[in-house]
Amino acid sequence: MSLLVQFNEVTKKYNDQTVIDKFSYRLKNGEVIALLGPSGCGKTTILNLTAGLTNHTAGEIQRNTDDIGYVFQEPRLIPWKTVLDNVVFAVKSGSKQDKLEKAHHLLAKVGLEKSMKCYPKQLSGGMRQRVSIARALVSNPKIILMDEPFSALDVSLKRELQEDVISIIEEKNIGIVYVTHDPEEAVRMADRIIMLEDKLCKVKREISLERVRKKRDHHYIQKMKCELSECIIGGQSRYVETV
Ligand SMILES: Nc1ncnc2c1ncn2[C@@H]1O[C@H](COP(=O)(O)OP(=O)(O)OP(=O)(O)O)[C@@H](O)[C@H]1O
Repeated sequence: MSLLVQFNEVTKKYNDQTVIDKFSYRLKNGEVIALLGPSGCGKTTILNLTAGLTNHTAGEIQRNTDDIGYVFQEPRLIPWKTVLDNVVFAVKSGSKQDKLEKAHHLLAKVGLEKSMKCYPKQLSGGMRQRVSIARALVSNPKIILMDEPFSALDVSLKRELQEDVISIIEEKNIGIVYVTHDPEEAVRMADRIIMLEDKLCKVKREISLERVRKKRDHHYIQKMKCELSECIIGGQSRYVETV
């Protein structure tokens, strides 16, 4: 597996306020990392630093690709373009026909084949989020950053889309950094979960999960989910490596 991103003791300040203090992590291709932590602890800031959307104040960020897709917390669609055109717009290369085919394929994958001609304002929050996911995936990025991508979806659609995203990840071998507040979602989606303290993005606990077992083993998922929930509630600080 090759290295996509590495943070070495990265610090981020907004004005004089430190929001991230000496945070380190690395992402390889084919790996899904979930960032789990309380509101305001700095998860989105880590994504923005990873994407290069904001500058760090100290430490070192090594980014081996600029080919990055981002699913923002609030979908940022172009209001005057249709759903289809919003996705086509993100395809970087190929003929017009190729671009259309790729966009159709992804929109069908996220269950929006009937809404391709709609404009963003005609969609529900969950539908807009699905367009955003299709748009991030369509350009075949090497890294995808997802900021609570399923928070606006109902439970069954959430589960369906999680499965779709997992199959796309496995097919394309991309690296994903994924922000969520939901322990079960973190367990289902991630190979590695980084749990953060409520301030400064200090790592509270890091867990590696067994991807193969997760596929079939419902008890394993529930066990890991309970462990995570306990850690969130108990506020214990310990490191467990389960692989
Ligand atoms: N552009 C900015 N200017 C000043 N402060 C900011 C800016 N962006 C974020 N912050 C501050 O940085 C801290 C971390 O914010 P961030 O959005 O990264 O947290 P988060 O963990 O993603 O929160 P949530 O789970 O609620 O989305 C917060 O205190 C926030 O107010």
